[in-house]
Amino acid sequence: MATGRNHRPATRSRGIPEATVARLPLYLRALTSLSERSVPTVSSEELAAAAGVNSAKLRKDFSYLGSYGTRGVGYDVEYLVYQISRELGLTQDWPVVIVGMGNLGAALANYGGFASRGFRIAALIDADASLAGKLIAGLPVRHAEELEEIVDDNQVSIGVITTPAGAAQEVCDRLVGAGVTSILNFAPTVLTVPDGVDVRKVDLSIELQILAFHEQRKAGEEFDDTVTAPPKRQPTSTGPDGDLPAVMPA
Ligand SMILES: NC(=O)c1ccc[n+]([C@@H]2O[C@H](COP(=O)([O-])OP(=O)(O)OC[C@H]3O[C@@H](n4cnc5c(N)ncnc54)[C@H](O)[C@@H]3O)[C@@H](O)[C@H]2O)c1
Repeated sequence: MATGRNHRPATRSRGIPEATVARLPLYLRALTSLSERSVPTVSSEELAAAAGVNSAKLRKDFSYLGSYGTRGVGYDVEYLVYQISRELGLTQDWPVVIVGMGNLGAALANYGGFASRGFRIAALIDADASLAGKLIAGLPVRHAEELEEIVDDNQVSIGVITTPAGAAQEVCDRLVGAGVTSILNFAPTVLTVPDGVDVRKVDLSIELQILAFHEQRKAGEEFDDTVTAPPKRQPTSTGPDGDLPAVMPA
């Protein structure tokens, strides 16, 4: 199987909007589940419901892929799985390194879902010499001194950072210097990278804060239902959009 190093997915060159790219994994997950149940075709409405997306948006997204389905029949599940996988670059092997083998790094290494989606964990790396050689998910932890050599030997283009925030930029610089062009950052810090390097940040606490915001609004709506007068706006607690707080609590 070809490795993904030095390969750019077709999505950019063909101008598929980022929002559509972000929904492709949702469609793929729903389609994979249908495929596992040997469902041959699916309507846009069924697939949209399974992916948690509006069906008009789904049809528009698929039109970027050149996939229009057949009226009265729907979309061919296997073909769409192939088409979306190809678009996302998942028909290739993507060697990945995880740097920082503490609680989170070990949990990610033990997650079986990466390999089945084409992400092969090439190495687990940590700066703590006492961890060197320890087996995690069947792989020996390698010392951080070897980072550049590991990236080069394995043609790694994707690096996952699960170090403390204070070490993340230095780890990022070394990964990029060694040839990594995509970083998935779990450390709570903003990374600076040169042009041509993509960074995605995962922060569960931000997701929780957004949920807390919606919970707060739901509670507010319940309260408003109990009063007869129309709810008054509170200009001091709202932002420029009127109904959103100006500042999210940190
Ligand atoms: N994004 C999220 O939702 C989320 C959730 C949990 C934790 N985190 C973050 O993930 C990171 C890891 O959390 P954890 O609980 O696994 O921490 P941890 O302390 O258990 O593990 C961190 C590991 O990084 C290693 N390390 C430190 N400096 C290094 C370097 N320069 N090179 C290589 N390895 C190095 C340490 O030796 C340690 O093994 C933290 O930054 C934490 O804030 C993020």
